[in-house]
Amino acid sequence: MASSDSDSQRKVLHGAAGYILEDVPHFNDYIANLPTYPNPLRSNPAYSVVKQYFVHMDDTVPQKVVVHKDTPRGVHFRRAGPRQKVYFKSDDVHACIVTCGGLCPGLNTVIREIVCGLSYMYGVNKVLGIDGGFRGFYSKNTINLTPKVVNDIHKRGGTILGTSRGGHDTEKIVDCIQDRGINQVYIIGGDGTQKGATVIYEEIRRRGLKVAIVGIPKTIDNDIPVIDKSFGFDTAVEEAQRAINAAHVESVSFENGIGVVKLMGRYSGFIAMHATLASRDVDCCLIPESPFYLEGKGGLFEFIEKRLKENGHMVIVIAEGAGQDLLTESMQAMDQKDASGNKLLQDVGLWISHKIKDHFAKKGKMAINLKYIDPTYMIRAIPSNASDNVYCTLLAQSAVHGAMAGYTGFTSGLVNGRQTYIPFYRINERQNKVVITDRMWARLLSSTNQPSFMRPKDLDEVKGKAEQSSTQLLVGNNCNDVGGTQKKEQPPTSGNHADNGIKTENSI
Ligand SMILES: Nc1ncnc2c1ncn2[C@@H]1O[C@H](COP(=O)(O)OP(=O)(O)O)[C@@H](O)[C@H]1O
Ligand SMILES: O=P(O)(O)OC[C@H]1O[C@](O)(COP(=O)(O)O)[C@@H](O)[C@@H]1O
Ligand SMILES: [Mg+2]
Repeated sequence: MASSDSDSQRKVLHGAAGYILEDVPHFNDYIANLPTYPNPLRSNPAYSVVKQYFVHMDDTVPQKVVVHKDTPRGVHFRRAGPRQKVYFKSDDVHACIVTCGGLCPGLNTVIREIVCGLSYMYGVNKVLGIDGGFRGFYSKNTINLTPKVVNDIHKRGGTILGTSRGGHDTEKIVDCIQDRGINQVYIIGGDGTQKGATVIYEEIRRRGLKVAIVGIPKTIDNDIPVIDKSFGFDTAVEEAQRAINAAHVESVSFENGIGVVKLMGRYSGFIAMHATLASRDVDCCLIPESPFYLEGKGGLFEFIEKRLKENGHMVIVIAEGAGQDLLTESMQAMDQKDASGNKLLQDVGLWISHKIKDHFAKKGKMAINLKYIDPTYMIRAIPSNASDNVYCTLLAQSAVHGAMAGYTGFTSGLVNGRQTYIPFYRINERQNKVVITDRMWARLLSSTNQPSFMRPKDLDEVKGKAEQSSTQLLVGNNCNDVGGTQKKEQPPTSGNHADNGIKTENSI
């Protein structure tokens, strides 16, 4: 993102022993003399018995929990939860909810829990659903959301509100918010959506409106940084097991059987990595962060031949963004984008299946039986599992508490197992990627026993970047570069060897 108003409005507080709080904006930052009210939860029988129910104003959560004896305390985020005082009277709240981007298990649970949280905890009755993503603000009718309407929606996949890509028109969206008298906006979506939420927040602030803009991170790819993981991710990994099992059954039932499974992951291979680690039936996992090649010594074909000779069958899991550089080399480059500006990827699963078949069709090679399974939309269209449902509930309730307490311009997110409020700029600054020099990828390699498929020059490059980035991380830990000069993300270059995902933080 280009430098914006919020860059100069970052709230970074420094404390003793290198403590840093990357705080989120509050109405008080740009509106003077706002009245406050006692939190209605004080007299709620469910909460009044809870000891220390209200979050202390000094409670913060560290971004890094692994520390050394002499390292500074580092970056912290504001702990989420209810505050003693709120900035809205229940009757004055007019909230709305919008879902944007691709589907993800748990969207309906988040919608349900925002509506129920506002109603049951804060006595708020005016909640609107925006139909069909950002463009729904100015081009569609709204839906009245009550606890009754949303009662059992968590049992359904998708989003009852509908979603879309593109259509983000900041002026029109903020005009609509203003015209309708909406004062809390809950925006559920991925990296693109959170950027959209940021510009809405900036325009709201520019107009001096008392409107809370709250993001709830949604991404099946787990590509949002800072947070431990995104909701729906566990459900997706679980569902992917069914496709991997099917590929395994097919492959063991035929001589030299090969099962190829494509999983989602545009720039981040988390689903493929975790589905592989969970399954134990996968012989080879290919992700966008780890370059590979097909022909010659140490290449994929050599490994397939070896595995088939050893075991007589094999399963390959490939993330949709893996090997895109190879595809563009061998196919005519397509530079198409979706309505949000995301690059449209070519079907790597189909491509690799053809390549493997062509290779083994050559004279003197063994005959193979290859089955290609593409469950990508199946794994994101299902309802969330039990643990994701709990996670969605916490995210939604935290978002509601934050908005009621007058915070704005933040994303509700789990950091080291605690609910926090994260400033938008931290969410937007980079994509979360699998770090292939980290232990998790090493665990995967040792579980599948696959080679790293890296040419010596790729390996040197990756190692070099890892060393460089660990130095950068140390600088980041010392926090000399937070609060103003932290590097902005480069445009994604999927499959590019120079973009091996070395600089990320959360690896689940
Ligand atoms: N840089 C941006 N500024 C404003 N709006 C954006 C930006 N990037 C994406 N959006 C909007 O956010 C919405 C969702 O983005 P998209 O990339 O499709 O999905 P996701 O949020 O899941 O990553 C779309 O309506 C898109 O127009
Ligand atoms: O075909 P669609 O609906 O554009 O979705 C495909 C994309 O959506 C995703 O599932 C998730 O992307 P977002 O969360 O950024 O929307 C990607 O893995 C995939 O490339
Ligand atoms: Mg996205």
